[in-house]
Amino acid sequence: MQDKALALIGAEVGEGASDPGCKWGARALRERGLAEFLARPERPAGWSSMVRARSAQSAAERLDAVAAFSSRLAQAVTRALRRGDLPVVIGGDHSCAVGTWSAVAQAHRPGGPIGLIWVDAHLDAHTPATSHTQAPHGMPVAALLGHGASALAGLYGWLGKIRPEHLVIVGARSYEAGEKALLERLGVRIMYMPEVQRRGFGACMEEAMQRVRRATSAWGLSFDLDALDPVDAPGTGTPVESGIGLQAALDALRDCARQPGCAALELVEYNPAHDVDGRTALASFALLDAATPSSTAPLQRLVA
Ligand SMILES: NC(=[NH2+])NCCC[C@H](N)C(=O)O
Ligand SMILES: [Mn+2]
Repeated sequence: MQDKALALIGAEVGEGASDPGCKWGARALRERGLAEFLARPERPAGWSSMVRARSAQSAAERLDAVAAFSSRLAQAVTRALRRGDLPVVIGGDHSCAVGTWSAVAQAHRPGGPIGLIWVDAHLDAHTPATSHTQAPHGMPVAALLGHGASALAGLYGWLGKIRPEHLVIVGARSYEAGEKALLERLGVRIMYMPEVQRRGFGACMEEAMQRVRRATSAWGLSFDLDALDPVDAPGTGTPVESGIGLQAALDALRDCARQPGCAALELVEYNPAHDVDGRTALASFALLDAATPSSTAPLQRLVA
């Protein structure tokens, strides 16, 4: 099997977050050599685009900036999909998920709906009516489900890029009542952190993979680094105690991009200003490396 080339796409957006430092997350990982680290002779990896949001101040401006950014990011993702590459979107704050998954849903629409695994400490399912912060990175899940700000939810002129039964959220441990109520009303499967601790992240991810592949044409993974324990990934703007251990995440993500139907990956919320000894950058490298193996085994690579 020929592996798809990895099209790294930098989502330079921090306007969606209360702390905008993650705007420079993709650039920092690029400068550290992420593409070179992931590239294999038989499976190229390279930066195909860097998309930058315009800066914004007030809540209304920030929502506008994120909406304009989303459609430009969606175009970059669409180009990668058309080339037959695997888009790997590197955030940036989590509002970039609106652009990424709207593009994937639009591209796969003729074949059927897409599934999405959302690994995150948060639910990110606010609408402007329920959000206490008005931060757009707390809203992408609602937008993808077709709720809330129409500037985000209505990309490509249709609502409901992800159906509730095709979405699984894993690792949630910090959320507000309004977003939880929306997801529960819609029947979204949420694996809160106590369940992840009880069953193990690996078992949870296996169930999540099965769910997102059921009756869908493709599926993807959106991984927020704040899902990890802050000890392993301190470099995020909204860290939450008692998260997923890095080793467990690496084990569970191994080979994930080679599972049938995997359409795109996304890794978000790396905030270099908060990193400690490059620990979160290293975690990002390791997670992406685990998730995107090439078909050639390491040993074969050595003797080749
Ligand atoms: N993608 C994230 N880190 N989201 C954090 C959201 C935090 C909080 N629930 C809010 O809406 O402001
Ligand atoms: Mn998030």
